[in-house]
Amino acid sequence: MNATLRLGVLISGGGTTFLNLHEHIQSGRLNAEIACVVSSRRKVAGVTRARDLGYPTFAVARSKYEDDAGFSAAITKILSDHGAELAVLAGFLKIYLPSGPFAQRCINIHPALIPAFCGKGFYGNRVHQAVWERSCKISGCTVHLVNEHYDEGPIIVQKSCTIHDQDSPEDIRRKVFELECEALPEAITLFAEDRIRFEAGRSIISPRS
Ligand SMILES: Nc1nc2c(c(=O)[nH]1)N[C@@H](CN(C=O)c1ccc(C(=O)N[C@@H](CCC(=O)O)C(=O)O)cc1)CN2
Ligand SMILES: NCC(=O)N[C@@H]1O[C@H](COP(=O)([O-])[O-])[C@@H](O)[C@H]1O
Repeated sequence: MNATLRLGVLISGGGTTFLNLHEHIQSGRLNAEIACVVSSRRKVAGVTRARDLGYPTFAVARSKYEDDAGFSAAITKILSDHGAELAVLAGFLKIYLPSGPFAQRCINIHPALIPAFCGKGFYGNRVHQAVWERSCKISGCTVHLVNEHYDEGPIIVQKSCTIHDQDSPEDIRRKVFELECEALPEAITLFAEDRIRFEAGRSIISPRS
């Protein structure tokens, strides 16, 4: 049995993905605990939800720092001070540069099938709107390791869904979010069970022993 993995969860908005992790942990479907929550915005529903649930919750504004490095260092300190072992970007909308213990232990969930519809400007409903405008027949979500660029780290888990011609961007969002709710706990479990390593920019996943 692996020890419970301590997560540092980074958010910027409603915290729906954070809540999904909380629910997975509470129901025993995910062997992890939330060590702290860090938000890039102070007045968002995610902060209220995290505080109401009793998690140590912090707001760190990008505007208070000169560059991404300073901003990221402030976040890394909070994560380290709370004993986080894996940083999880869960709807986090700023560049975070993982360093120290988080250099290869920071993941992001993106609501599209990377390398499509990703990078700067692609976040939240903008992604689903763009997928709809191209009349894509499939979409999905991607969990990847975080490197210094938006959405470019090695892919860890992807899940896809069919899009029907009558689906609206909101329908796509709903379908993709359902996939996200499974994909992120799955990826976290790979870290918790020590079944993932990174080599030459690729992820290598070993089967459950
Ligand atoms: N170093 C990394 N940082 C972040 C990554 C990453 O892969 N490497 N992923 C993003 C999450 N992301 C999508 O998954 C994403 C988030 C936001 C943006 C974006 O264009 N942001 C806007 C600012 C929006 C705002 O503050 O309201 C911008 O940069 O102008 C793109 C992709 C998290 N960080
Ligand atoms: N590019 C990153 C991105 O678009 N992330 C999206 O934000 C959602 C959570 O937002 P919320 O915390 O506002 O509910 C995540 O589930 C993901 O789809």
